[in-house]
Amino acid sequence: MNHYDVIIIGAGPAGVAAASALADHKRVMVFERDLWGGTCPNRGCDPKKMLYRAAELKTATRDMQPAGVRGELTINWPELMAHKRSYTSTVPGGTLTGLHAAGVNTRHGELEFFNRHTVALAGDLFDADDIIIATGRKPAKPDIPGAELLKTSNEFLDLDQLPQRIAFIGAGYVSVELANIAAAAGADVHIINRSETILRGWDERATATLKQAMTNAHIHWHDNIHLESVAKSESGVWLHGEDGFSLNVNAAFAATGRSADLGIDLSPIGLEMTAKGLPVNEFMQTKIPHIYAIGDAVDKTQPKLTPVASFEGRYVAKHLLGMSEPIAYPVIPEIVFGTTEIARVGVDLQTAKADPDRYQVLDQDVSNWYTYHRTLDHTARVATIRDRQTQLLVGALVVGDHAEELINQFTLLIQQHQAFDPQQVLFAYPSASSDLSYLL
Ligand SMILES: Cc1cc2nc3c(=O)[nH]c(=O)nc-3n(C[C@H](O)[C@H](O)[C@H](O)COP(=O)(O)OP(=O)(O)OC[C@H]3O[C@@H](n4cnc5c(N)ncnc54)[C@H](O)[C@@H]3O)c2cc1C
Ligand SMILES: NC(=O)c1ccc[n+]([C@@H]2O[C@H](COP(=O)([O-])OP(=O)(O)OC[C@H]3O[C@@H](n4cnc5c(N)ncnc54)[C@H](O)[C@@H]3O)[C@@H](O)[C@H]2O)c1
Repeated sequence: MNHYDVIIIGAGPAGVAAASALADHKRVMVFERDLWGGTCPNRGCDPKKMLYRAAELKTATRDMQPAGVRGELTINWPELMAHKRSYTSTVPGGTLTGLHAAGVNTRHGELEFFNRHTVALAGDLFDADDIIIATGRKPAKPDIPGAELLKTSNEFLDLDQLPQRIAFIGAGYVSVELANIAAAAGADVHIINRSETILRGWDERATATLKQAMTNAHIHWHDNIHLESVAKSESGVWLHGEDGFSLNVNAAFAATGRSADLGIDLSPIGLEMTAKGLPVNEFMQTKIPHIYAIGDAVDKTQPKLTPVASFEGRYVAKHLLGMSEPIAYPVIPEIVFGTTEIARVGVDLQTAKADPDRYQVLDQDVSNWYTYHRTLDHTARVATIRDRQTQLLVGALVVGDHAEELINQFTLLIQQHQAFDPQQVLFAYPSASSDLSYLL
């Protein structure tokens, strides 16, 4: 029997953050069954945004045509993929080296629970005082005949060649981000959406702007389509839906959400998952107090994002080292890297508009402002929300170029409860941040 203070299952952003924060104080063992580093740097945020860079240039080039920019920008997929791999190929090794340098022990492979303190891997037993489950989520496929023929974001982000005609099933984050990349790189892209809504829960005007931008980029929408089956075709797959819908594509990708199914039998320890993951209390403990869950594997209301996963990893480390306060999340910014960017943080715009006594909303079409006139971005819009009583910023929504820069500025102001005094701060000019005094 090998004894550790803490066993961590899963080496994604959540597990690695916990391991790094514990390494100096506890004897830690991390188990990973696939790629060290987890989804975000291997098959999620980071590779996606490397491919997105080429798509951004394509959109910018198209936008600037009225300003005399000519010529069709073309993307060589194998070379773009090689660029992506020049980063992702370093991730598993780099993560492992980092863990070892910090003094963390690691094992690779499929483990099983032996009892509430012990896991088994390849015939060896490992026990610990505390266990942290940080197993993330994996792509889910719709429950229809032929679903095994569908690929997922994992395969898309590592395609050697870009198929000519592609379908994405679903209209959430993965679909809108990957469809944009595929269309920019020259594929004929179709989105099969079971409603007319995209990115459910986001501001409808913002998602309508994004949807239009995608249509302008020649992405085809098939709204209100209930897919019934997938079948092999000579050149790829047939997608069949209700009311005689059928579409033949070279490859179809399920982007219908992610499943937190651990792939580990939890019955030996008496834990159960909901459809959204493992329930935890305000200390990230499961119903077995020495077994914690963090990151995407948790059933929670917070968005399942990398900074949230890492925050929870650091929190649990502090809790194990003696801190007794419950977890208190900072405000969580979200961003969609689509054909135009949309980002939000804090109080939701719809909530704010419904409560004018409490919130003051400044919702501006900024597409004719210098910053966006310069780049001919017709989608640009910024809404900020202040608390009427304190006059402090409590929420924001940004559409268009520079959304990632502005949303982080707004996040800082909200988190630090800071009043913004344009008389006292100078921003480099011209820049999106130098518009801040007119946005608040
Ligand atoms: C296409 C895509 C794009 C995304 N883009 C963004 C973005 O732009 N910004 C953002 O913030 N978030 C983004 N995300 C979400 C982000 O990737 C996740 O929120 C984040 O990776 C969660 O971290 P985690 O550590 O909880 O889980 P993961 O990163 O999924 O890591 C879990 C690890 O546990 C391992 N594991 C699972 N089961 C076992 C087991 N039984 N034994 C051992 N190991 C196991 C897995 O192999 C994996 O390595 C994206 C996700 C996807 C799919
Ligand atoms: N920029 C980012 O931060 C980013 C990017 C990508 C992924 N992510 C993370 O990954 C998660 C998963 O993204 P996602 O796009 O796979 O999920 P999602 O929940 O965002 O969207 C799923 C989509 O699939 C549809 N759908 C679900 N089941 C279906 C079915 N059976 N048939 C047809 N359509 C169906 C839904 O209506 C929805 O449109 C996100 O929630 C987020 O946590 C974040």
